[in-house]
Amino acid sequence: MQFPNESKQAEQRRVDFVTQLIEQQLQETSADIDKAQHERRQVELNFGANTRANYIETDDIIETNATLQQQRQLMTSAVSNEEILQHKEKELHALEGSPYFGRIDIQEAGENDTLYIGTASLSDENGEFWVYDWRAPIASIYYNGTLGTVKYESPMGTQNVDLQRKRQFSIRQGHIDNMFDTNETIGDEILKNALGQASSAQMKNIVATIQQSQNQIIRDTKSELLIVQGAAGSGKTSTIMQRIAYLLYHSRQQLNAEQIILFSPNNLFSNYIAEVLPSLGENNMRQVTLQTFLARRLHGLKIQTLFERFEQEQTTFAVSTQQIRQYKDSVEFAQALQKYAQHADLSSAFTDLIFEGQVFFTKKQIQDIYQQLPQALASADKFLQTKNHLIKQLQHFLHEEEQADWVIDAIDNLSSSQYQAIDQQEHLEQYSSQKQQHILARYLVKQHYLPVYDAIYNDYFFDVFQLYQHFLSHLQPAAITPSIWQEMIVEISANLERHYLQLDDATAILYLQQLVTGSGQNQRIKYLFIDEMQDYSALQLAYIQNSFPNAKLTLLGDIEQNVYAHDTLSQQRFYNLTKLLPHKKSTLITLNQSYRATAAITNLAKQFIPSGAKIQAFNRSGKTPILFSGDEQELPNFTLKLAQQQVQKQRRVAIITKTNQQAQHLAEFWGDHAQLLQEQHTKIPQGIVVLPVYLAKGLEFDSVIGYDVSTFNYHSDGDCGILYTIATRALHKLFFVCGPQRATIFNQVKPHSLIFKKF
Ligand SMILES: Nc1ncnc2c1ncn2[C@@H]1O[C@H](COP(=O)(O)OP(=O)(O)OP(=O)(O)O)[C@@H](O)[C@H]1O
Repeated sequence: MQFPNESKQAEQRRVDFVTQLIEQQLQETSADIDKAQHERRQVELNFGANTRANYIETDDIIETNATLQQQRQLMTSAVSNEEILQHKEKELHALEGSPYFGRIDIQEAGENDTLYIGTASLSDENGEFWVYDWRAPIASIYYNGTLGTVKYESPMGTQNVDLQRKRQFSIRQGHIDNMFDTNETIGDEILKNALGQASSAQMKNIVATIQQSQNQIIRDTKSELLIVQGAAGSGKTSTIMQRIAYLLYHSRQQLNAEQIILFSPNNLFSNYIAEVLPSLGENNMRQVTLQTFLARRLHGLKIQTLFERFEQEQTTFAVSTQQIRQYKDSVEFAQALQKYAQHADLSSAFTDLIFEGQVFFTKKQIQDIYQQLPQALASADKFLQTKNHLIKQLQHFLHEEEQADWVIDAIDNLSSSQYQAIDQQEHLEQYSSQKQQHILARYLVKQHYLPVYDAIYNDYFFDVFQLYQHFLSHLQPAAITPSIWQEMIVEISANLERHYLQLDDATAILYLQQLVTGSGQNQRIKYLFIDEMQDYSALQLAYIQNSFPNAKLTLLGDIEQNVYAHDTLSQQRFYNLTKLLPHKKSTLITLNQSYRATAAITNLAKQFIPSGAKIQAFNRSGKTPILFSGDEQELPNFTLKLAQQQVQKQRRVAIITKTNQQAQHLAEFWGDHAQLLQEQHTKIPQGIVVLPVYLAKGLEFDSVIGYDVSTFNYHSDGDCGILYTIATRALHKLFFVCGPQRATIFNQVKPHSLIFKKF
């Protein structure tokens, strides 16, 4: 038995051939796209001409409708043809230069086969496959299997094959840099090589070196709720990007990128990951931050951001505020809100509906409608029925209003352009003059009272803020004294007067509104991803999930990187969150292997957190981290000097502070020598950057300097998570700097895992 292409030369010849094939197909596809675009434009022109058809005769209308229908079908198929070609072009570009990264030689049912695995599949005009897509069922062998008998799932069920060889390639610009055979799942050598490289402005895909436990996450299509708890740098974000690409491939007919939404921690992060899917030949999913999601739904109000809250808590954080915050973050609070919403009596939250300064529907009228509805109805149904009653009453009123004097006057005074505008919609010529008069009256009345329709439609007769306060005033959280709780309620009113809402209240209000009115849900989204889940309160998770009721949910994060929590979030409390999520099939996957940093960095970082012992460092060598301490006055100058030394050897050096205020002060002080990294940045620039830790979440830099890690700055339990997050942003080198008094946590680290120096 002999498999072809044993030698590197033979493999290189194959790469050359495939490269040519890709170039040839790229040219053909580009020509096909031009042709398809031309065809689509022709259809568009015809479509435009046909819509200007004659509507006077009934026969013409029927004919016009039939033609329109036909044109619409032509248009849909032209657009879809163009989209298919564009997708193919993207895939070919993704293969360019590096057409594949793996090869498997298998024996299946007595037959030998050799398959090459790349980011997309490539076949020639004879149907021969030169590259298999990494997402094809058989490609899972490459990621999961060691030599010998292996299983893979295919549409026909579980298949058994004999894996006889696994070969890995590193191909750049059409040239094989490195290739070797391995028996491991994915050999260390190529992975070490990938991880040893310098940082990049944007996240890269990990398709060539996906690890077995990551593969399990990527290929999971069964779980409705998938929770990934992973150590810093364990590849959570990389894995979900691969998972999205996998899902798009797996359900190409039923799923498109528009039906997938990712909640990301901030805009800088959103930009950082924006290249991963295109590099795999796929369109990007939708991305949103919690902040934008809430703000879009609460027009006219300023919502506190996570960052603002964190900054405020650094300066003033009374015990009572802390207790309230902990309670509002808890599962109990979310459950109390859900329970309240189920049986809430909305009567007190109705308000007069005002039109042109006059009451159109009184609060009492609305209450009467509501109260006559059956008690047993669910809140949302009762609300909807109230709305329907109001619409009916409005329609009845409008009907009578058609006879009003002002309407007759208005018809008489219509300008010719107004008349034409109505005519275009209503095609008045076809009717008798009496009927025309009637249509005009109906039209004018409807136009005039359109704002009332809108007001009913948009629930302007219902004051959710009032309902929220009613809900709060009936709660008695055990850990909080009643007077403090009451003060908090009064403060919410004062905030509302100033058009301001705290983050917890904003979410609670929107969730309450959604539950009692049944509005604000998006049924189209099929997959929902939430990255950095530890930053979300129970209520926020429940609200987001309820906003996308048909979505399968993937939550990923790291309980230890709880930068925003003021206490240490217990594992148990965290998993309690899932009780709020009504998914039946849930799976929890834990990733303990950390890939990002050198072993020296990971081995130090893991000592900052209680559950650190479980984390496994990746075996990549590097220098022991150093903590420099010295004169406080000199700290900024020393830090800049250190960064400048580092930047000569490393591309990206980050100075990470605890707060934004600190980062801003330093950036001002250093002027052009360092760049303040802010949320609106689209890429991580090369050179020296300074940024607060919460903006550094999810990002990575060649060298990291944790700024001012003094006892003054880092003293509470929650600060350990912050230090852990800072340390794990580093790929190759890690430093801390502080004044004379370093934080006590550094006194507890193992000997030799951190070098202490004076500056
Ligand atoms: N299988 C892999 N092959 C190559 N590189 C990998 C692999 N898994 C992770 N990495 C690399 O490790 C680094 C960390 O990955 P990623 O950012 O996805 O981790 P994370 O768990 O989301 O981290 P964090 O929680 O710290 O933000 C990245 O540079 C990524 O490319």
